[in-house]
Amino acid sequence: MLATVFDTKTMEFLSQAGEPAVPLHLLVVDSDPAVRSACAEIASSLGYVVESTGDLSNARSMLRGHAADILLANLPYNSTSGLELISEVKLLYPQTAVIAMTASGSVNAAVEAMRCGASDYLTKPFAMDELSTVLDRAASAQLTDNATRQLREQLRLSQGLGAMIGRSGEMEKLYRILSKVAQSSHPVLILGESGTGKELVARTIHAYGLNAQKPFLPVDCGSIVPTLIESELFGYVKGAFTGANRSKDGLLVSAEGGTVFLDEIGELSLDLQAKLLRALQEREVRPVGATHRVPIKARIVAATNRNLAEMVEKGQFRKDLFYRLNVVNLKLPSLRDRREDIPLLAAHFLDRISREHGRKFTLSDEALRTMMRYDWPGNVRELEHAVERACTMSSGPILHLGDLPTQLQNHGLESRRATTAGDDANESAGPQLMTLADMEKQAILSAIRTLNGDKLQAARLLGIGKTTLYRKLKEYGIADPLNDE
Ligand SMILES: Nc1ncnc2c1ncn2[C@@H]1O[C@H](COP(=O)(O)OP(=O)(O)OP(=O)(O)O)[C@@H](O)[C@H]1O
Repeated sequence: MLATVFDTKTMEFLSQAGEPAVPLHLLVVDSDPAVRSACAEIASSLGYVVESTGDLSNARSMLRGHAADILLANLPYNSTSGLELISEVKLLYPQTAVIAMTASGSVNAAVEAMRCGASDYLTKPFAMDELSTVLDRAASAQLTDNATRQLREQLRLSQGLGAMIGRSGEMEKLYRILSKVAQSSHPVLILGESGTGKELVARTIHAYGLNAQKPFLPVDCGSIVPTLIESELFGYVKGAFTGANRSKDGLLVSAEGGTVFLDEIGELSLDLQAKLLRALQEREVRPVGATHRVPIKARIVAATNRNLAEMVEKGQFRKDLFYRLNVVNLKLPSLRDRREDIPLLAAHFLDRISREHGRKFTLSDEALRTMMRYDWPGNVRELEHAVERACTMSSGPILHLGDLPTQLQNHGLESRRATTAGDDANESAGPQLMTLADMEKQAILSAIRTLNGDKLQAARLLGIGKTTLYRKLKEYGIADPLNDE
């Protein structure tokens, strides 16, 4: 039934936005029973859930009971009561779309109605298809607004961009550049330490790009022998070398406008660098053993954890290729430079592992504290492995310091010793006891602060429901967790 009410575009938009196809509620307010029932009948036949009334105070209480998606309100001649209703509705229920019905010739009333917040108007008498057109227009706008609101809310609640997790300032900056870069076809150079997520960024650029439905083809230049890389990238013809029983397209050709991801580009030999440069300049390749050239459309995204500029200085990397690849460069922050993302990433990996194991895991305060202080030389990959190991080692749902990899345990034990030494020094001031309630309050405050005020994430991190978190905040009298002493 909806398909008859909404155009295909709206329906597509809705299904993309994941909006359930629910009928919209329409309230018709007109003192003329004939107009009321005609409008109600037409709108019902179009798939709306319709209520109607001739009385304004009745209309108000109906709106209080269930705010309508669309209000079709008559503007009585010589009375401002209709306009007052419109203003009131727009104030109390801003999401309700208002259509005003005016008597023939009263252009001023229509203008006034629009000024009060009506989005459209109908001049009486109107034909059935006029009513259907304005309702359709209001419904489309209404559903688009709902979907946009929903998407905005999803983005607000999301933990990052696509599969990338992190809400730190560094990551937000990266997302902004990344979403712009994705829309172009220039080469991109991704720089960052090992495990910072370079391949994930490359995949995200591809996924948000114009050719997302085309292939994403990764090549690890660091682990494949040069002769193999050449035939992988450029392809070969039958008989080019022993075992080449048939011709094969290289990745730069078979990407067909998709993305070829050159990982560890710093490891590419000088000879191959020259060949890649020519391919990028001329947008064509010569397969191994061939005399002809083949056009390419692939986008190149390259990554390295080496200092390419320094390699250029030392003559280890071609300057011209460096400039060609470096049109846009994305420098990924190391994990120790965005520590505030650690709880979010840990929660994300815990979530995944809990789902895979069918058991729920949570980090103990001490384990999380240690993770926050540790320097993570292997960055996100090391964190992911640490969480995986802890889940395997743990005997219960709570992951303790002892479940973490040795280097983290050592780090944690050092911090513990430092704290104990500090406590010993304070011993003369008498033992400092903390009640369980105090500890719980501190854990809640620290989770919310670590996550920059994101209570939903904090609840997940603490392993409690959102409602429980709100109840506890109330119990402890914490109105503003970011500023509570
Ligand atoms: N921001 C992130 N959010 C979620 N997972 C991430 C993030 N960054 C990295 N990862 C995960 O960490 C692991 C390592 O990421 P990736 O392989 O992309 O790093 P890399 O920088 O390409 O590493 P290397 O230089 O060693 O090839 C992957 O499992 C990836 O999914």
